[in-house]
Amino acid sequence: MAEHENLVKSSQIIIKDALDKLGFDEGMYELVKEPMRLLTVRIPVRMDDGTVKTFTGYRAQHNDAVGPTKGGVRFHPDVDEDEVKALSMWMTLKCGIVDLPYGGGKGGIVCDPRQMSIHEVERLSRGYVRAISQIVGPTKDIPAPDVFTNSQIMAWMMDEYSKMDEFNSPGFITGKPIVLGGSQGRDRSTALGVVIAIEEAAKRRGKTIKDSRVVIQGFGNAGSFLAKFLYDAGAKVIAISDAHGALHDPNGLDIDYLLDRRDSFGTVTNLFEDTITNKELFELDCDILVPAAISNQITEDNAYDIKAEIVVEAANGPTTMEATKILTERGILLVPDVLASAGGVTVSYFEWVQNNQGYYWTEEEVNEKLREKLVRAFDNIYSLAQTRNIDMRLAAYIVGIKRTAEAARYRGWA
Ligand SMILES: NC(=O)C1=CN([C@@H]2O[C@H](COP(=O)(O)OP(=O)(O)OC[C@H]3O[C@@H](n4cnc5c(N)ncnc54)[C@H](O)[C@@H]3O)[C@@H](O)[C@H]2O)C=CC1
Ligand SMILES: O=C(O)CCC(=O)C(=O)O
Repeated sequence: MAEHENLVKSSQIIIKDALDKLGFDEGMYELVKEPMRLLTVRIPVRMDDGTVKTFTGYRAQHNDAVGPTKGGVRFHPDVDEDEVKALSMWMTLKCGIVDLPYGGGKGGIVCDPRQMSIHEVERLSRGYVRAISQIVGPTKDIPAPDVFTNSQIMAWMMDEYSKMDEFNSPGFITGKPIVLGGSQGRDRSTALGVVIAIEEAAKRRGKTIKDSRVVIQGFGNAGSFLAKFLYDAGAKVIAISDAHGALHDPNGLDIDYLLDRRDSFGTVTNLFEDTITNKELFELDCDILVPAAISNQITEDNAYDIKAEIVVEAANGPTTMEATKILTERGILLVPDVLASAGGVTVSYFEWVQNNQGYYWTEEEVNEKLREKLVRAFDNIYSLAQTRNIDMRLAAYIVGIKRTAEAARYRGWA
């Protein structure tokens, strides 16, 4: 099986189950089982040494029955067509769960920005926007940051689009720097959403964040802000990791120190000799485990070794379908990605609303609105899982796909 084929296949199985439970027919499943549009582009980039290198990029638009599509752009060597397709399907579910007027989209470029100069990354970012320009735009499909992309890259992409559009178009993309129309709180929003999901999950298990032992895989945008929030709330963050390895201290790591030392790609463990592997990280004795890096990390091979009582997915697709079953049977409360990581797109929506109205909110207003949406979404999904005796992922898919399916039916698409 191609590296990410399982992500699409398992999502299709759960979407089918969710549609059956909602009473939709086979025609609806045929409509939503794949993205409606997938564009593959080849982007020639002049490298600093004068040669031209051609990169492959994708933009998938899952379904725009509800409204324009929305979702991040990932720069990573492992990006492939299946990964982008699955990620766009999950964006539809996230937007449905937190009730945003969007369908799901996602993009990616096969590249390793850690090996490129900043000028090469800028030329690649601008080239990508030119290549996908016909299918994106503030009322069509709105990109945002994801793995190894950040506010600077969003700024270059916005600038390139604005030049082509001949207007200043801040609503083309979200996750921008504040001075270019970015929203207060967007940089921390994915992590804050995960904190809210952890608080709600802990409450259901009679626990609190304070004094909990937490393990986090990934120390980038999602993982590092999350570690900081939890550390400040009195949790013991006993392990964190990046692509090179993991740091573990059963007495709790000094997160402020690690934040000072990490680089812009969320790498810090390379500065230490005493490390463990990402595989060992998942088996550590802890109360709360948060995968916040890449997909396919909790599988049949390690699901029985997980000691945490609560697993909250900040990353997209970190747990396979088989592992979801094992964790649920073992009584572990698993909060799925499409709910736990919806804070980022929620504040991206707030950013787009602020861009459209040209009036900007304070960080307190943004965070309050974010909390309201996520607590409501958690309550809905948790209650559905309890009343129907199903796992949280299936419950989240039922809530997430319902609005797109209803909108598609009204439009006469299925
Ligand atoms: N940035 C956002 O707003 C959102 C991000 N997410 C998801 O959260 C996850 C992390 O994204 P960001 O923090 O934004 O990315 P980032 O690029 O800021 O950080 C990625 C982190 O993952 C680590 N990593 C990369 N490859 C790895 C590997 N093979 N093994 C272990 N660690 C590895 C990196 O070292 C880094 O610490 C992704 O799954 C992303 O899709 C989900 C919702 C929104
Ligand atoms: O902020 C956004 O629009 C999208 C965030 C994203 O890509 C994700 O939730 O996976």
